[in-house]
Amino acid sequence: MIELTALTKRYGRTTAVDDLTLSVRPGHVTGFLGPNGAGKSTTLRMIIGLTVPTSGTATVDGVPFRARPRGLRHAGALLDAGDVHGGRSAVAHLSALARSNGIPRSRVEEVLREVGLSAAARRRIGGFSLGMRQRLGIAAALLGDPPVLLFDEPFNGLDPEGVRWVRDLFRRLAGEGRTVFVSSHLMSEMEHCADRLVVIGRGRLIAEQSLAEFAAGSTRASVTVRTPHAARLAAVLAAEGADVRPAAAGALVVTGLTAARVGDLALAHGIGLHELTTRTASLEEAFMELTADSVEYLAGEGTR
Ligand SMILES: Nc1ncnc2c1ncn2[C@@H]1O[C@H](COP(=O)(O)OP(=O)(O)OP(=O)(O)O)[C@@H](O)[C@H]1O
Repeated sequence: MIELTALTKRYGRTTAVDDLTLSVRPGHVTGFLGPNGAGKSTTLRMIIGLTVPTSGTATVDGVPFRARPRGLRHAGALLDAGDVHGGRSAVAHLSALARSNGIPRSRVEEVLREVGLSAAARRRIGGFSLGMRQRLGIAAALLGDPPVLLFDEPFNGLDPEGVRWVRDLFRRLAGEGRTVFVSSHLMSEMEHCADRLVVIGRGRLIAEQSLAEFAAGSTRASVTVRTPHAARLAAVLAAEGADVRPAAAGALVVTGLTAARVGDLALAHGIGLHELTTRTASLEEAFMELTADSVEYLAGEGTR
């Protein structure tokens, strides 16, 4: 269990993490979502004791992580896969971590096998691809067989097979009763593996709920309708209180009415339809809508 209480981090005038209070429970994969610069990495670094909070607390199973002498047995983290000594081999890197955390040497071969790096175990890390570095970072997180695991953007650099493997791994770890907290700025990466979500923007908590609650609460359906008499139909639908917007190739996108009602109204006014489709907003769209106010840099900003 990870518990954050009024956790805050300021860098000069920038508040990277702003009064964050939440808990991340065992037995779940919890997605930690937010746009670039939302404060995800800073939060994860405070949980693992690499960054000191300005105020507030972060505990792992009731204790601040830095108070644990053999930390890797309590929490494992993949924070920055590039942050390893390139001249070392994977075995040497993991062996050093095992030694300083009182972890048996036999775990090194075990985790290398688990992440599929056994064949590359004695090669220099400097020659590893980004995907291999991610796998090595995951091996390091798993080394101490900890009950709490943190992963910062673990899908970066992975091919589709790697993405599937990581998702399955996270679900298995949660199934074993561990706390699995995974940051990402893409909902699409999370919707197939997380069952709970924490969403932040500009350092503040925006949502903390199950994926099912998020999906139920924020996906709006719209109806796409196509007719040679778009202007007439638009007027009919607007009179019924619908929001009607023109879309590509002469179509109308209607919200506030069901497809059945749109069809019935068109028939009642003698307007022939060439298309009538219901479309549910994707979770990615819902997430973008939720965090729109906290996006740090908008594409095209300043060019208008
Ligand atoms: N060491 C630092 N010194 C100054 N500002 C920092 C430092 N670390 C982070 N920040 C700022 O704090 C804010 C949050 O950054 P953070 O890296 O935690 O966000 P993030 O959600 O992980 O973003 P990303 O998805 O881009 O990694 C940003 O505005 C960032 O510029």
